[in-house]
Amino acid sequence: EISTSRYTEEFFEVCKLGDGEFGSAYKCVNRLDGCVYAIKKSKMPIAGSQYERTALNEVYAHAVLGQHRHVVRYYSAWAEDDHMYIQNEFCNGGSLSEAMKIPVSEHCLKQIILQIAHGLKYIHSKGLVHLDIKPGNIFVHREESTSVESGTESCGDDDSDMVTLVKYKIGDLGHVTKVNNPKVEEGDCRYLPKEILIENFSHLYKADIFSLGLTAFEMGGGGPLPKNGDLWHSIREGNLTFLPQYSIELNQLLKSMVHADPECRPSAFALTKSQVLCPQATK
Ligand SMILES: Cn1cc(CCO)c2c3c(c(-c4ccccc4Cl)cc21)C(=O)NC3=O
Repeated sequence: EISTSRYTEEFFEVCKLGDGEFGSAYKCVNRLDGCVYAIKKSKMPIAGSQYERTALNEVYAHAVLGQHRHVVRYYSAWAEDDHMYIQNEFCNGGSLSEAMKIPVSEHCLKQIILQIAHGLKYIHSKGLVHLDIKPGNIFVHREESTSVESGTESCGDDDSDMVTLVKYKIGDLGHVTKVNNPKVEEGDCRYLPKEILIENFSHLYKADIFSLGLTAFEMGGGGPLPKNGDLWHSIREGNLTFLPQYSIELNQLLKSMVHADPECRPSAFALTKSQVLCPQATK
């Protein structure tokens, strides 16, 4: 009988979302539940190759990580006609690499750092590290909600009753590895700290903090980031240009996140409690 394809049987392909070394991602509607998903289709990796390890890493990581509001949710993965498919939550706002074209406000930059720090705190709490945090792997999801649901006050007439909540989510778990016996597959060198490139894996959690720091610095207009050379080394010696459109305290926080000494960088947990990111009413 003609070989049936789960992809075409179960999904309607709306449009291509993008290409990468990872393969191609598509926006799809599931014919049964009517929901929209992002499905990545990639060539079946050669057995025993690094690509196979990366592909398996990704599915294992999603299985362990389950569900978190700041990690892109995984639904299913399967293999057919020499391709691998992974079905993930669709985030409707693009990735931060598209959002980078316009410099973000201080509030927005703090939200990105705070929300991704919550996602990293969750990943790190499972003894895992992401190792490829960068604008292209952070997806934006905007959802309308009535002010009642979101707990904000409304001024009565219903259409102003809607508020738009912006959520940032960590995606692409292809480089995730365990902290204790890591098989490090390096991510994008523009966002990696020096210690990883000299194969010092003693502070892997803090490598994600470094990458989040440079991601935020770039979103704040500090980029484009070098892949190598003198500027690459200068940044890793702790020289981050001051971003004048942001407060001194936010600039200092970014500097601490990309500190040359990983032990001087704040943990994901510390970031979620940072007075700079979520100023608590003074007690
Ligand atoms: C290129 N591209 C664009 C998007 C939509 C952003 O508004 C996208 C998504 C994903 C992925 C993705 C990344 C890595 C692995 C698997 C997937 Cl489905 C890629 C995506 C993903 O997992 N969820 C997405 O929304």
